[in-house]
Amino acid sequence: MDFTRNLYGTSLSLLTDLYQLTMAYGYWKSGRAEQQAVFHLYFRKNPFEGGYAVCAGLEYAVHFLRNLKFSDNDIEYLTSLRNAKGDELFDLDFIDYLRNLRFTCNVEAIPEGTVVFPNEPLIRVSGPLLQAQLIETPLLNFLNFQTLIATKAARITEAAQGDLVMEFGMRRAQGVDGSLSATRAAFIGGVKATSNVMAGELFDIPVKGTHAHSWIMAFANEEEAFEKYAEAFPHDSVFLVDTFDTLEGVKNAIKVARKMRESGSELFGIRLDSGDLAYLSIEARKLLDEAGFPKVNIVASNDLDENLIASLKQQGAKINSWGIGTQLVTAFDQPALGGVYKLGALQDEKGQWQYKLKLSEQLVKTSTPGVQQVRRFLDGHGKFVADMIYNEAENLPENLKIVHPLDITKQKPIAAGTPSEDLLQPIFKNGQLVYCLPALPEIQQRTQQQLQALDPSIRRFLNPHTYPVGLEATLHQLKTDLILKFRHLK
Ligand SMILES: Nc1ncnc2c1ncn2[C@@H]1O[C@H](COP(=O)(O)OP(=O)(O)OP(=O)(O)O)[C@@H](O)[C@H]1O
Ligand SMILES: O=P(O)(O)OC[C@H]1O[C@H](OP(=O)(O)OP(=O)(O)O)[C@H](O)[C@@H]1O
Ligand SMILES: O=C(O)c1cccnc1
Repeated sequence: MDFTRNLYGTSLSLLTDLYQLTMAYGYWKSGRAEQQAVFHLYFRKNPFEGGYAVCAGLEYAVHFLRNLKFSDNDIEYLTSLRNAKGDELFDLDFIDYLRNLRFTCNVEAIPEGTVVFPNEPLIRVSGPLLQAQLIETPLLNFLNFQTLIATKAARITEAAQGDLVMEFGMRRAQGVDGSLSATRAAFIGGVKATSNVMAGELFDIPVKGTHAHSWIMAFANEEEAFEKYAEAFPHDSVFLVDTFDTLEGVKNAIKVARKMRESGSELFGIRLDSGDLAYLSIEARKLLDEAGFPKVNIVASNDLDENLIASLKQQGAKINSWGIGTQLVTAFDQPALGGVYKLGALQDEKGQWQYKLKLSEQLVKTSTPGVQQVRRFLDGHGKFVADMIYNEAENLPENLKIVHPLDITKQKPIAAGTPSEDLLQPIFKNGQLVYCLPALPEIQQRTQQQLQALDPSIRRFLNPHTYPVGLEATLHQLKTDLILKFRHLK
């Protein structure tokens, strides 16, 4: 389903920074609009001090690009803009150009749910300079946020070791789409259900939940509150037991669970939302087991993240379901992924690629030239061993070698015949969608398979190993030559 259209009406084409439109105007005015260009979207550092990221957000990008067309309303607004002198900001001829603009670029992208690393192009856009530039900001908006949240979710579900993880974050999320797209990305990362009903409807994600403290407070006592909830939901009740005293709450839950059993239903679970979750879950488990309720689930919530879950597991907590809100949907410890979109090449009048590079004092911020593709090498068991960024516009040498992007002394030869796959897949050809969007559960499954192919030393939270990603040696040389040229050293 095209949820962007469903949510925001017919056009998201103004969802961009003004400077994309002023540059577009400038390119149009100077006759450069149609010059062929290649841009790459990539990030420079794994989020959360981790060893990997999980790519997400492509489906939003696809819907956005498919619908890229300035509507009458968009045109009216752009016509109304004024420059500092009070005149129209854009020529009416340019406004007409925008009115008739149709997306004609080629887009290649790494499928959602793929494990990705710094410097790898997640999306490559090639086509008319004006168009390829115009879409920078929305692409970054979709990919940066959803990749960040999918990665956080992957970490949280890894810590939960197969337990059910539910996303409870809407109330603390950054606005409307900050909750909806976070829920989608959390599902990609491994979360199995959400409390967010609109996300359930839009993305077909299972919806689940318990009840709030106010439910207990609305009745004369806790036991009556549990009873009434069980009457309404005899098969799905999860009682929140910590409103007054957690272990007394568990005892009340057991009383009601006994009555439920007499009338033919079973209590589904209890939820702990405060106090020492390790101690309380162990004690609650004992009480439930002794009373003959070994199957009653114990759900925990309260500002949890992957580190707290790992710690609770280590403490022997008897929690088997996790409700995770704030820390997940806001990516609390790192609220943004610093993905960027950089020009890699421009075609000259003869149709030759001119490679482009942005210099920086910091080598990490110096962009990579070329028409980039990512090749992932695998061992005999399908485990990932190294990724190579290479320039698709030039022939590859026979003997492949990857060079660390920031340290030329770190080099890795790739043995001939090493199994490999190229990660960037065709998405649009000349503006036509050629990619079949996978269903969300398929993307979630892909994430799990990808994570299994990654060495645990790269997945661990504390000081993870660095997965080898390098520039193919001739691309590294091209980049070095350009740096030297721009520094007037060559
Ligand atoms: N055994 C534990 N080990 C480490 N952290 C824990 C443990 N139990 C709970 N926590 C975490 O400690 C933090 C503080 O929890 P605590 O219940 O003491 O305070 P609170 O959130 O202010 O309580 P309340 O919700 O009653 O206001 C929460 O993030 C919680 O998840
Ligand atoms: O803690 P999170 O991971 O964000 O999960 C969502 C939280 O939302 C609810 O709390 P509520 O809004 O009632 O606030 P409170 O429990 O902090 O008082 C629920 O009881 C969780 O604690
Ligand atoms: O269903 C729940 O238990 C829930 C939903 C949202 C936030 N906190 C808890």
